[in-house]
Amino acid sequence: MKVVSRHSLPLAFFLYRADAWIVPQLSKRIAISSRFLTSFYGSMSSELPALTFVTGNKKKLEEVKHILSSNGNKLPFDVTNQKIDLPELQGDDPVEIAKEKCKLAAEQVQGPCFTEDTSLCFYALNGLPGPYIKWFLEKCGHDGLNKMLVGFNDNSAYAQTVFAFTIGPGHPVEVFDGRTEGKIVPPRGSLDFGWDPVFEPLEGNGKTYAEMNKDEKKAISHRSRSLAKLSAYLSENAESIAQDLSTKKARSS
Ligand SMILES: O=P(O)(O)OP(=O)(O)OP(=O)(O)OC[C@H]1O[C@@H](n2cnc3c(O)ncnc32)[C@H](O)[C@@H]1O
Ligand SMILES: [Mg+2]
Repeated sequence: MKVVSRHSLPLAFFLYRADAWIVPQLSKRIAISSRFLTSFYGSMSSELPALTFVTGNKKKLEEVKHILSSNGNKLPFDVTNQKIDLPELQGDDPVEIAKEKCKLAAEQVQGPCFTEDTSLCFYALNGLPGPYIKWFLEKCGHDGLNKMLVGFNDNSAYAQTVFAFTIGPGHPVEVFDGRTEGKIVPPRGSLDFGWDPVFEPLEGNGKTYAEMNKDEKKAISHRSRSLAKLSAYLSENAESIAQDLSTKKARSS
């Protein structure tokens, strides 16, 4: 015997109506979203808005390209590069320095851009050289960096990169901090990039950055960690950023 519950008829009617309502609503949403993406991203496959990475340092650029070329780090925008030696700002707050650097870069490129500022901070020296590392390295070299810690029992340090992003001059700047803990050691490995030979990360199995290959450094580096946060921000906010850029473009034309 077939049992038909007293709810079956209303339920069937509800499902029929729901189907009639939900399907058109869903297709309407899909149409809106694809119209949105097409209008802001052009043909989806090309014409993504381009962001400019501004740096005067070719080794940084190499690492950023390498990090962005790996699968998990794809950005929803094209990235171009401009080699501009921005003035080295002073101050002991890496976040403020990174923000100011990005504002200066935006003035130069007159468009959406990102920059990064990198510090090497010694715990025994309350964070110095920090953002001044470029000058300490240039004037004192790898041995000098080690000698600065003679007399202290503590050679621990951290490497820090702060990426900063803005959609253009006069717009807010977002910052993203990435750090790697380690210690300062006598130089070992390739002399290719800055203070890499004297920084031995805690997660590096006893190698200095300079003794690692590109992938080993990428897996634990201050730069990768900061860039991962920038990538996540850009992915989460892709639609609104594209919309702001489009509005800005329309206003200026
Ligand atoms: O144009 P920008 O991007 O400012 O490039 P820069 O070389 O001036 O870079 P910073 O102002 O951030 O100064 C950081 C210093 O630390 C060095 N450096 C940056 N990242 C490094 C890394 O991952 N390993 C070793 N040295 C690094 C770099 O060569 C500089 O001497
Ligand atoms: Mg600099």
